[in-house]
Amino acid sequence: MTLIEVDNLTKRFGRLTAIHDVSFQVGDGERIGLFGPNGAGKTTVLRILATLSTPTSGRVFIDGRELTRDRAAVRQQIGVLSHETMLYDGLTARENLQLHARIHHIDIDRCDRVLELVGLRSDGERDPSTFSHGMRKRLSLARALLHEPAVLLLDEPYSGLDRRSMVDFDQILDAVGVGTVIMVTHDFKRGFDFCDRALILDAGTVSRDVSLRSLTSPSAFINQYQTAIGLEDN
Ligand SMILES: Nc1ncnc2c1ncn2[C@@H]1O[C@H](COP(=O)(O)OP(=O)(O)OP(=O)(O)O)[C@@H](O)[C@H]1O
Repeated sequence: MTLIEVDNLTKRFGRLTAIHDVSFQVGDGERIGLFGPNGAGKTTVLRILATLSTPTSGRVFIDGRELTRDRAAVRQQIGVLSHETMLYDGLTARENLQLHARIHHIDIDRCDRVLELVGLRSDGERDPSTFSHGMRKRLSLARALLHEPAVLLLDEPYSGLDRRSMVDFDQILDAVGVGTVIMVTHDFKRGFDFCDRALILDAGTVSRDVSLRSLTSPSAFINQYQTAIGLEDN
C-alpha cells in the first residue's frame, strides 16, 4: 500500500531551483534513504514532507491527505528529527518531553515510555545540556516518537555519532518499530544496512531509484551512486 505520494514537487528560492519535478512513492513500512551530493535538494524534500517548507508547485499526499491542505492531520502522522536537536536546556530531559506532550495533547505517561525506548529512563532528571551528543540525539528522537507517528523523517541522523552510537540508534529504530522511514544521509554503509530503497538526487531531480535489497554490498550501491551523479570510477 502506498503511504506517501510525492507528485512533481518543485521548490524555488528566488531564482534558484532547489528541486525540480521530484516524484516518488513510498509504501507503508518502507525505509527510504535520500542520497546525493551537497546541494542536491535532499533536505529541501525532507523539509517539505515535514511541513516545514511549502512547495512552489507539486503535491504531497500522506495516507491520502494532501499536505498543504491538511497540515494539522499530516503532522499527527509524522515525527521529525532534524539537524537542530530543538531541546530546551534548563528543563530536564523528562520535562522537555512533558512540555511537548502538553502542547500537543499527548498522554503524559508516554514520556517515560519513550525515555525507556531510547535508553534514557535513568537520565530523565538530567538537564540535556549535560548530555553527550549521542544522548541529545536520542532525546530528540524520543520527542519525535512521543505521538507514535506512522512516518519518521530523519535528517542526517548519524552525523556526529561514533560507530557504537550509530548502531545503538539503528537498534532503537528497530525496537520502536516505526514502519515508514525517510532518512537523508551521506553514510552509505549505514544507509545501505538500514534502508530498503535509495533515491539518489542530483541537481534537484531524482537521478535513480535503487532497490537496496537487491544489492549484495554497500560497494555495489556506491557504484550505482557514482554513475547516478556522473562520477567516473578511478
Ligand atoms: N532557505 C533557502 N534559501 C535559499 N536557498 C536555499 C534554501 N534552502 C536550500 N537552499 C538551496 O537549495 C539547494 C538545495 O539545498 P538542500 O539543503 O536541499 O541540499 P542537500 O542535498 O540537503 O545538501 P547537503 O547534503 O549539503 O545538506 C542548495 O543550492 C541550497 O543552497
